Amino acid sequence: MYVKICGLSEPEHVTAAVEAGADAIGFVLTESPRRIDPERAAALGRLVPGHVLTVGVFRGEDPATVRAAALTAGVRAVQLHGRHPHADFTALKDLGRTLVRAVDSSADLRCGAFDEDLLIVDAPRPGSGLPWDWAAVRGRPTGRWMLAGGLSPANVAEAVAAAAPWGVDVSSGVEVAPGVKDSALIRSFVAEARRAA
Ligand SMILES: O=C(O)c1ccccc1N[C@@H]1O[C@H](COP(=O)(O)O)[C@@H](O)[C@H]1O
Repeated sequence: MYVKICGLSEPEHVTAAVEAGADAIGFVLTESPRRIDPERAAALGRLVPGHVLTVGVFRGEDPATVRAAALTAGVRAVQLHGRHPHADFTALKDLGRTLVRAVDSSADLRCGAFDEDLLIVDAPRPGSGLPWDWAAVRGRPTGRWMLAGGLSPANVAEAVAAAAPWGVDVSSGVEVAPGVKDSALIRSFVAEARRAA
């Protein structure tokens, strides 16, 4: 089970996620309580070993803005949330980063349909922390796809059993307040996700 921990902003939480065995770490570079600037993401990214994917998270920005922020942040992947057109992914292909398309369950759920490398199927309101009907997507996405939206250490096993994803992605569920991560919750989430696989 591939595990991504998103919305990190403090060195201790980056280190906790890496040491817990997360496969990917997300830095939110768009409007959010978890937003950090690309320079801070670059500093945090220097704490991350090469086998862990660093992901810059965007929503609605144009490709030129995404490109500039991703280069400053030094992230190895770019995650576009919401209904970005196929052309946005095409425009970012030459960046040489892993492209991640994050959508709700009403979108095209074929990983690769927009030339992306990874797909995330999220709740209708990304970053809200609200669980949704995970079972409704079971069998619909194809390829390498992660389930997101309202996951936590307490429910990730149930979510994995319901939707049978390739990976899981969490933000709010490892926080003690909006935007405030907790190292123990991060460790617990990674352990529970791995146990569920
Ligand atoms: O985390 C945010 O604040 C955020 C803001 C804008 C776009 C995406 C965002 N996060 C993504 O939301 C899901 C996790 O949601 P949850 O908080 O665990 O319910 C994940 O894909 C994050 O990358």
